[in-house]
Order: sequence, then structure tokens, then C-alpha cells
Amino acid sequence: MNTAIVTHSNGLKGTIQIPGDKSISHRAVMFGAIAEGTTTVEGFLPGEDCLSTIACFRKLGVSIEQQGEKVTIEGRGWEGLTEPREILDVGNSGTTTRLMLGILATRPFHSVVIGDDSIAKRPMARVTNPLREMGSIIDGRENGNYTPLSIRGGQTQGIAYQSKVASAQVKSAILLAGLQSSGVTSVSEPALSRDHTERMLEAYGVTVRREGLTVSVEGGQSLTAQHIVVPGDISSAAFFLVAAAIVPDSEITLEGVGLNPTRSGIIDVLENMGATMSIHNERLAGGEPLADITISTSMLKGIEIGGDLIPRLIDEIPIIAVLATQAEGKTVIRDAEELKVKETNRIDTVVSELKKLGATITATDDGMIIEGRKSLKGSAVSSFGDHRIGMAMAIAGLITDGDVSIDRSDAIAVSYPSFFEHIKSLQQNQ
Ligand SMILES: O=C(O)C1=C[C@@H](OP(=O)(O)O)[C@@H](O)[C@H](O)C1
Ligand SMILES: C=C(OP(=O)(O)O)C(=O)O
Repeated sequence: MNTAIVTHSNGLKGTIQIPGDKSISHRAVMFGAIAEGTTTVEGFLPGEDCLSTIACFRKLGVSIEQQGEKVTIEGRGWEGLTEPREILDVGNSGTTTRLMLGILATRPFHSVVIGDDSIAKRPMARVTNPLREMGSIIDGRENGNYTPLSIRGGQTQGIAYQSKVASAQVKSAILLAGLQSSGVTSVSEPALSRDHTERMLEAYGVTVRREGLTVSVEGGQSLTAQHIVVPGDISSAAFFLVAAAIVPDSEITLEGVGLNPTRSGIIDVLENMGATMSIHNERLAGGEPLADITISTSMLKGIEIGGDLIPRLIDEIPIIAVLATQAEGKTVIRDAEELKVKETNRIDTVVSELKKLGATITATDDGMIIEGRKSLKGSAVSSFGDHRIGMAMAIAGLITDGDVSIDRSDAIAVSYPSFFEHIKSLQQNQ
């Protein structure tokens, strides 16, 4: 466990290239593993979560070579996956757990899935129940709601599933199982969650039907190997968008930021709060839109955030809370109960750690209320092993009067191994 110390910044200047999108990197590897032929991935995120995905699929018999941001996957189709001799360890990654269960649900062999202490607390019934309904045999702690889980896939039938939560992990797990099930499988969700699975399956040659909030696939479909270019992760970019907006005398450019509309809620929030920001050089990579973003120190005002916007920025709420401490007036975040089942209960961890820095913030049942504009002070805080809490606290440390020390800062490598290097490079350009 290491502790990082962040000191006050006099301004951030310069340009950084945003590392690969975590959601897209996971999918590029998993879909390459079940596709026929050699898939190559460029711009892969070598974060711990995506490395867990590679490790699991190697144990499932797939040959995968990874060097930094380049990955080569030798897919031999669905049949190329073989019964693992060892336990599949997903580490800290919910995406690996849930999407891999969807793939294993139709494979005629037995696997055991475990992860770290955080994964052991995250609800899995949201995928194990529908996958059981489709015909796969799954058991696990508390009747299959928590790891360790065991799964024996086999002959499965398509279902029409109405999900209670707007979750791309639930949607993806069921659709992946549907690809090798009889008949049609459809998933309807209460609000649109990220659609990387739909986009990438299409790129791999699968027919995906989308109608409003329902996505469906027909069974018996195979995937064809591809070359995938991964755009930068907007969830990683969010930390630096907020840093530049709140640190006085800043102006930075973030290159190659993925701007998929199902992920770009943070841009709406910054615009509505009044941030000084411009989006340029818009382009496409692998069916996903991306652009460069320039942002500078901004006068911000508090806003209300809720409804359909929440799934479009769910992972950005910890850093949006930091942003709101520097906005004039009140910011209310509602409809975000899903925060309670992430790497930590992010309502509790954001509120407790920001209070230590002197923020006026109150937890609610489905979000939080932040009163700005507040000067923050240095303090010892913890990431609690949650990468996004660690990074949110580090960015807050750039504006505190006094140092912020962050316990368990090693968690940041889960999604952004070069985070502290990027902070340093923007400081050095002063
Ligand atoms: O599908 C994905 O890649 C993800 C979906 C989201 O989770 P849910 O599906 O639980 O909403 C998000 O919070 C997570 O970081 C990544
Ligand atoms: C919730 C997250 O990821 P996962 O669900 O894959 O652990 C995240 O990255 O914030």
C-alpha cells in the first residue's frame, strides 16, 4: 500500500494524450478472443483491470500477446475457449467479471471466478439470474450473488430481458450469451447505458438490432477478427478537465478523448456549469467518435444532475463532486444509487473524504448535495482501494491550502497507470 502526496499547483499548462478507454479495451480483448482469426489492438489501456481480462482469457486457452498499448489476440472462435485448469481471477474489475460470465454462459465447461475484496462485495445476481434463466448453471456465495462464483455453460435459450438498472455490464453479458443461444435475445434498459458492446460487435461482423432502449441479437452468430483502434478514455480525461477548470492560471489540451454520446455527460456538466472549453479536431476511430479538448480556468456555477444524464457520467461523479466544491451555489446529484455498488460505496467515500478537506457536502439516498464555493484544506485521506476516489482526491490536492496525502494510491493503476506522470508533466510546463 503506498501513500501519494499532492501539493498545491500554481497552474497547469500543456498537452497530454489521454490513455485508452478501459471499457473499449476490455471488449477489444474479449471479442478478439471469441472471434475467428488474429485481432490486433492499438491504443489498448495497460491498466490493471484490462490486464486482468487478458490473464483470464489466457487461462481460457487463448493466445494473447501484449506489449504496452499493442495487443495481438489469436482467436479460434467460440470453440477456441477451453476449460480452465486454474481459477479465473478478475482482480478489481466488475466489467471483466460480468462480461466474461456472459461469454462463459454458453461454453460447455466449468469455470470458477474470483476477484479482490472489493469485487467480493459487488452484486452479481444482476447477471447470474438472467444467465441462469437462459439455461446456464451458476452457483456462488449467497446463491450466486457474490464471488466466488462457479459456472458451467451449455445449451442456452434466448430471452427478452427487462433490466431494472441502466447497466452496460448487464446488457453486454446477456447479449454475449445471446450470440450463442437459440432464438433471439433482447435486453431493454430504463435509460441508455454505454453502447460500446453494440458498436464493437457490429465492427466484428455481428448483426445487432437497436430500437429505443432495446437491443437484440439473433443466436448462432460468430465474430470475425478485426484491427481495433481504442480512443482515449473520457473517464480518465474527466480528472484533467476538472483540474484545469479549478486550478487558477491553467490552460491544457487533452488529445484523443473518446466522445461517445453515451459517455459524454461530463462535457454537458462542464458546459452547464459555465466552463471555458473548446472541442476540436473531431474524428472517428473504430466506430467511436473522438476529439481534442482545450479547457482553461473557469468561473463555475452549481447545477442539478440527475435522470438520464446519470448513466452518461456515472464513473465521473467523484470528480464532479470535487468540481462542485468550486462552483458558486448548490450542486445536487440525484438518481445515482448505482454509486453504492461500484469499487466502493462512492456516495460514502466521496462524502467522507471531501469533508476531511473542508467541503460542505451531504450524502443523500441517491446522490449528494455540495455547497460551493469553498476553499479546501490539506488533510490525510484514503482511496479505500478505489481508483476513482484516489484520483479525485489527488486533483482536489492541487487546490488545497496544504498537502493532501492519499493512502492506497496504488489503486489508481487500475484505470490510469500514467496519472501522476501526467500531473507532473502539466506542472512542469509552468
Ligand atoms: O460496461 C462497462 O465497461 C462499464 C459499465 C459501467 O458499469 P455498470 O454496467 O455497472 O453501470 C461503468 O460504471 C463501468 O466502469 C464500466
Ligand atoms: C466501476 C468501474 O469499473 P468496473 O465496474 O469495471 O470495476 C469504474 O471503472 O469506475
